[in-house]
Amino acid sequence: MGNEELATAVDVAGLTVRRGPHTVLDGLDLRIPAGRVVGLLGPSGAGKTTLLRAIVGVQQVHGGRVTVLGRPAGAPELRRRVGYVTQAPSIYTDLTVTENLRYFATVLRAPSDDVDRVLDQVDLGRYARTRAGDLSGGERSRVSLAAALLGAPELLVLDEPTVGLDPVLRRDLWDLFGRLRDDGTSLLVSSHVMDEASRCDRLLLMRDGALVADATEAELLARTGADDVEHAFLALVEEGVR
Ligand SMILES: Nc1ncnc2c1ncn2[C@@H]1O[C@H](COP(=O)(O)OP(=O)(O)OP(=O)(O)O)[C@@H](O)[C@H]1O
Repeated sequence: MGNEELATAVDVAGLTVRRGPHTVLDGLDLRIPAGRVVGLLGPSGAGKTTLLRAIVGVQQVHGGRVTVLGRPAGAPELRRRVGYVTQAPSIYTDLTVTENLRYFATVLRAPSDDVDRVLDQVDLGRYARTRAGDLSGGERSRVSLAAALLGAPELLVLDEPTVGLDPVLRRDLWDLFGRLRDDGTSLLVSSHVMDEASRCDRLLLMRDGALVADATEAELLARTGADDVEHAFLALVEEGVR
């Protein structure tokens, strides 16, 4: 799938981020095409969350530029155009699922009938009146995802959305990401599970705060001669240290 002809959702140039004593990202450059599911893959500690935080504008940065949908990351007008789901579900456990979503819809000034639409999208309709605190971890993350879908943002930034989900729910979620992409949404999805690569249109492989590859799965496999992305990643890392 070509990259060049697509509009740009996110442009990162020379991004440097320090967290505590560590320089987590050191002059990172990358471009995320619009209208695609882009997987941000890399081992724990690679800097995925830090990059996502910089893209949604909640990370203090020490150098470089992050442009999102043509605006500087964090610009107030991006609040409704970008949906972000953190690793830990950020919902009110003492409210029902519907109450949570109504609250977030009000904050985002999303239409009130959006609550039913997003509940349906994440297949949580039957839990509409359940207190969020009584849901399983996977169900809570889907409520967080539903909240991010309110107002139909143009870009969805999802930090490890499939962690802790059973294989059926993981498949359903990836199917949903595909449908959102088909409707024109841009998605950036992080994961440390390399086998999720096959569900992405493009892959950004990260290690130690640097980009190891920016390619499609097919390009990666062809370039390295590996059978799967995990082995392709290892081959690229070894190539880099040689
Ligand atoms: N609040 C913080 N203060 C200092 N260092 C931090 C902080 N948060 C993260 N780091 C460091 O930044 C580096 C990158 O962390 P980050 O969370 O971005 O990685 P990640 O790829 O998202 O990992 P994971 O998959 O485990 O979430 C790690 O070395 C981590 O120890």
